[in-house]
Amino acid sequence: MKLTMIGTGYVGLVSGVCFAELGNEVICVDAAAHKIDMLNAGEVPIYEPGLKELIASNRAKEQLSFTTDLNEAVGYADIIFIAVGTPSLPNGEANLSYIEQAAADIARAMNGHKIIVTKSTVPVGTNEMIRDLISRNTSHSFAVASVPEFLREGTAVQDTLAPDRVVIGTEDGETLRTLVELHKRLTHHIITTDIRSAEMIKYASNAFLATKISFINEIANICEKVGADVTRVAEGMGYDRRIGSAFLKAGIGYGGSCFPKDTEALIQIAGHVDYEFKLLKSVVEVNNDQRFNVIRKLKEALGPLEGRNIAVWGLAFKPDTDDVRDAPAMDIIQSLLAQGAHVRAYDPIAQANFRRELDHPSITWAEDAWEAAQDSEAVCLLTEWSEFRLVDLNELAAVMKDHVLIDGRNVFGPEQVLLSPFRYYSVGRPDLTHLEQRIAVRNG
Ligand SMILES: NC(=O)c1ccc[n+]([C@@H]2O[C@H](COP(=O)([O-])OP(=O)(O)OC[C@H]3O[C@@H](n4cnc5c(N)ncnc54)[C@H](O)[C@@H]3O)[C@@H](O)[C@H]2O)c1
Ligand SMILES: O=c1ccn([C@@H]2O[C@H](COP(=O)(O)OP(=O)(O)O[C@H]3O[C@H](CO)[C@@H](O)[C@H](O)[C@H]3O)[C@@H](O)[C@H]2O)c(=O)[nH]1
Repeated sequence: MKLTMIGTGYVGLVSGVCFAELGNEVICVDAAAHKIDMLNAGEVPIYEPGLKELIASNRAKEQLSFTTDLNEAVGYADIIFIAVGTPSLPNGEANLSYIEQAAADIARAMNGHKIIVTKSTVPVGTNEMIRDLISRNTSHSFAVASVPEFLREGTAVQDTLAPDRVVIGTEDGETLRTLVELHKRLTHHIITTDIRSAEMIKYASNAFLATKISFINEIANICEKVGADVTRVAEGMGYDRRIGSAFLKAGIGYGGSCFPKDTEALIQIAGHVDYEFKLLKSVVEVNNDQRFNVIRKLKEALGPLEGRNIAVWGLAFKPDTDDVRDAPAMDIIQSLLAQGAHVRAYDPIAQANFRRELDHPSITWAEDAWEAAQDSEAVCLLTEWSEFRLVDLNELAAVMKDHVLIDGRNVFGPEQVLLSPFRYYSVGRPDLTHLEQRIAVRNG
């Protein structure tokens, strides 16, 4: 099939490339000329494992091309996907201005019947708004559909080529048949529904996953006080198939471009119909506080942070991405700076993006994890990049001035910590800070 993807961000680029990989002919269009220039030069504007190779092979097969010319792109295809951003407005609602712009642009460029599919995460009712907006601006026939995207950054290619399910919301029978045909090679789990339910499935899924994370983080906070180990608790819970083991990793809370904005947006969607989503409000509140446990633990270990050298390992909101949108590291580093600490920051991939968002004379940007740790009094591990797991803690201690390790992602095990000189703080696990407890753990 001939497809157009509007927006070449994390969703549009990955989806467009994967549809090309399946044998479709795809044009990706973006308003940002620098992104299209990069793509046409064989470079990739985002870091996503496996993507660069797929782009190269599909461009070579002439299945995939990139343009800023929306007229050309819309004229070319029968199916137009909208994959532009829907960031938060200051009040938490989704900002639909990019969606409106894309819809208006599509309407003006239409040259015949089109299927217009929204992949962006949009509040319930948005596809109806898109339909109204387009019908006011074109005389051509068209149908709309909501096909929300569930990929995760860092595993976006595999999530797109082998999704758990595809949700197709449309009220038009012919459109449904075409979209099922397009997606049927990806999964047997194709859920067909009305548009409003499809829009809601996306928000409900993200809100539920966010709830799991805040839930386990609160269990972790209690574990710390009662001397239980949240990793064992999560394991024991996860074997119950009704609960499942996924998304029960305690840590410093969720970040990224989706959970924070989509939970806030769903609270607003509910509010607009006079419903107070109390549970989700608490999920957000718990999450907003969880990241500051890093600061509390640092202060417990070091006292006032003024003048201290603190290494921060990991700036991306999760490993295997360069995305720093709503990364917990942003709030944590700002708090460290506000308290007069010197920050030595390192991330293997996301450092340049982070630095563009937050730079400060008291931040030293390190070339590697060791340079960040050099002469520091504490290391705070905020993103579980695999290279951090390989660090020998005794070698790490040797380059540091003092030996505090705040492990925000439970990367290190007691056996590594016990044989090191670190005062070690993790999330929801027994305190290994004091010697008596260390000996007790070591003895069994
Ligand atoms: N990032 C994810 O992991 C993810 C996963 C599932 C769903 N989503 C949802 O998908 C949508 C896109 O997210 P993203 O992370 O890919 O966003 P993004 O910010 O990375 O990319 C959006 C792109 O759209 C382009 N754009 C905006 N308006 C345009 C227009 N009128 N014409 C052409 N291009 C235009 C921008 O220049 C940008 O390159 C959002 O609604 C998001 O909530 C994101
Ligand atoms: O057990 C867990 C799992 C995740 N996280 C954190 O949760 C955030 C989000 O992680 P993840 O869901 O893996 O990444 P995203 O790329 O944000 O993907 C989410 O958001 C996307 C955008 O809507 C959806 O498409 C995906 O299905 C949904 O998983 C990150 O900060 C993780 O560190 C935890 O703290 N504990």
